[in-house]
Amino acid sequence: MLLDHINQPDDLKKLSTAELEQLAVEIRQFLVEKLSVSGGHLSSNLGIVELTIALHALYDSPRDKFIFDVGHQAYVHKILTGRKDRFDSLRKYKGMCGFIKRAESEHDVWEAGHSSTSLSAAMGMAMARDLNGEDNRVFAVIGDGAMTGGMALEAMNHIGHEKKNLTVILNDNEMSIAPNVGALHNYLSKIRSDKHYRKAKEEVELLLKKIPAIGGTLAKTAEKVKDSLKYLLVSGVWFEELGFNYIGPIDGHNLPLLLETLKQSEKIQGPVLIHVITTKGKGYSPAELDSHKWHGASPYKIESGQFLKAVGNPMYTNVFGSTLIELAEKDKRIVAVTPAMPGGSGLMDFAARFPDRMIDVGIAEQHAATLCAGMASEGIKPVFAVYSTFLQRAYDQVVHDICRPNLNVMFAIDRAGFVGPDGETHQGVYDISFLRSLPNMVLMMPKDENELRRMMVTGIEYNDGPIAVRYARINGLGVELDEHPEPIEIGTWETLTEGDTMAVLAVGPMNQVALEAAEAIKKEGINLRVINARFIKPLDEAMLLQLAKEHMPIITMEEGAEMGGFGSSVLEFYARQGIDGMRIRVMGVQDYFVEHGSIKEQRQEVGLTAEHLATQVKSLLPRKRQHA
Ligand SMILES: Cc1ncc(C[n+]2csc(CCOP(=O)(O)OP(=O)(O)O)c2C)c(N)n1
Ligand SMILES: CC(=O)[C@@H](O)[C@H](O)COP(=O)(O)O
Ligand SMILES: [Mg+2]
Repeated sequence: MLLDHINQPDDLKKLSTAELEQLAVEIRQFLVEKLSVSGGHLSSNLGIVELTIALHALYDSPRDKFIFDVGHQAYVHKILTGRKDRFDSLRKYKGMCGFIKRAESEHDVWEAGHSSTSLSAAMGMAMARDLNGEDNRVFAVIGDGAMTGGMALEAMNHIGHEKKNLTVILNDNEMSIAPNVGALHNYLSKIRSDKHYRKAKEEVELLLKKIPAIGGTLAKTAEKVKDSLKYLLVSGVWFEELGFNYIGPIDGHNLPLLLETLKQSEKIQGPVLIHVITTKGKGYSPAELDSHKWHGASPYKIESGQFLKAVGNPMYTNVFGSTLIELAEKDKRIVAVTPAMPGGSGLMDFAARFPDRMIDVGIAEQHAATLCAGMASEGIKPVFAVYSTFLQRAYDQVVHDICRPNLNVMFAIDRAGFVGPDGETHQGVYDISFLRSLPNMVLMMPKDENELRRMMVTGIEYNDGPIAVRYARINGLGVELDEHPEPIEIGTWETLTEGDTMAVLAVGPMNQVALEAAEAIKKEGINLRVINARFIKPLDEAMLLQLAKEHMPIITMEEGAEMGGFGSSVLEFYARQGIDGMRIRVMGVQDYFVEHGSIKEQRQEVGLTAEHLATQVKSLLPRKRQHA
């Protein structure tokens, strides 16, 4: 196998084009086999095999910079840069990261996980190169989905203006995670699909060349004719108008053509955009047939394409989706908005039931947030369905367009807490900190999936401004679901066990952990009062004052950053009240980025476990009792 002899990119330079094509076959086979065991972002990587080989065969990484947007499609890059032997640990605890990771390799020059950052990074590296007097090449590989992200368009605007030498390779497979959406997508489809459109380009350019060079006003008219004809017929003109030299569309699986096109592009001064057409899932028919399902693949049987365990969204996501349908049947104000995650956010059934009330804006969280604000200002009840980590992209819009004007936007924040294999770029552990400090914001988290339903009713009925319910990327407890869930009074917590030794204020799934600990240490005569702190904001101040009155030691538990989190708000409350002498411990995620692994391993690593809680409890006991 040729792949056995590929340990560094230079090994590619010894291969003929035919051998490179054979290598592509072997890499596809490798990916399908390895990911059948590990799972991972299969379809995106199958679509970018030839492109990644071409880049490493022609250029000198890491001197020449390859920047992969999102980075979920960089497995081929990892195979070619000496990491093929690490794929058994892909996305595993302390194993190889599923995204680009600088600490893993000198060839990983730009880390991501969130989309649409590659063009800005590429421009930064190109400007640095010129300032440093270097002459290396810079390539940004960006998908058609990521190209719909606002940052990408901001960067295009700048790149096209500065005219720096860099190459953008638009990997167009018509898919985001779900089918791509938007006007840019439609434009790319037109370029991609209209044979006449593309054939005309050669004829137009031939014709334009035949117009004799003439002087005077006729020359100016001829130029205008050339430009308007070009505008009408030449593909990629939008990119050209933005200052790019557009090349394409070309077949992104045709290795000789890719090599030739890249070589030709080297002669062009200024920014180049090469538009390659690929198939997401290429080479593995189940993934080609349904690249949405195979975007984030679970382990599977290669022959049948059957996943080894039932796939689908976590239970909380499904309960969110089904409950929203119930509520929308009765409340016509309800509209769901998703930034390119209809599947992951559990909105596919909602979209089927209410096609006009499920809005996928593409990878555009900032636009999604202010779109919701605009709708809410006119009496709609928008439900912004967004992963915690991706909500970070829209922070100013949440502050400036929603909270300040106090608009009735409901946030359904999925993947709140640890997310497992996606790791540090995707952990949903900062939204408590960045939302609770916002005036007018109400923030809640359910202890189980039935309480999620109650919180959704609460959120829809609440009309006094923004309200957010956050829920985890886990399956719930399998509790019975109320057929007619009742709303919850804003700012009220729930006492789950009547202990008198110490109180544990637990957020969301931490209630289950606290109950486990309470059960375990009861036999030692320690009675924990487990309180479901289901409103992160506003706090249940009456409950906090009562605990102070009882001189009850308190431990707070949240699967979120300790810095500025729920526990901090409890400390602040007592300080603001001038109540001293409270004995309080905060348990959350310490001040560092928690890497990939399972959610269980991530909780273990930061100490969000029943065992560690029990230890914390004992450390807070009065000394005489600590050794009893
Ligand atoms: C800011 C942000 N929003 C959403 C996502 C989730 N996400 C990951 S990959 C992806 C689709 C990317 O599509 P594309 O760029 O076309 O890459 P492909 O998988 O098709 O190769 C999305 C929406 C993300 N990573 N970052
Ligand atoms: C790469 C990316 O950002 C998405 O594919 C993300 O991994 C989806 O996460 P879930 O698997 O939790 O839907
Ligand atoms: Mg795509």
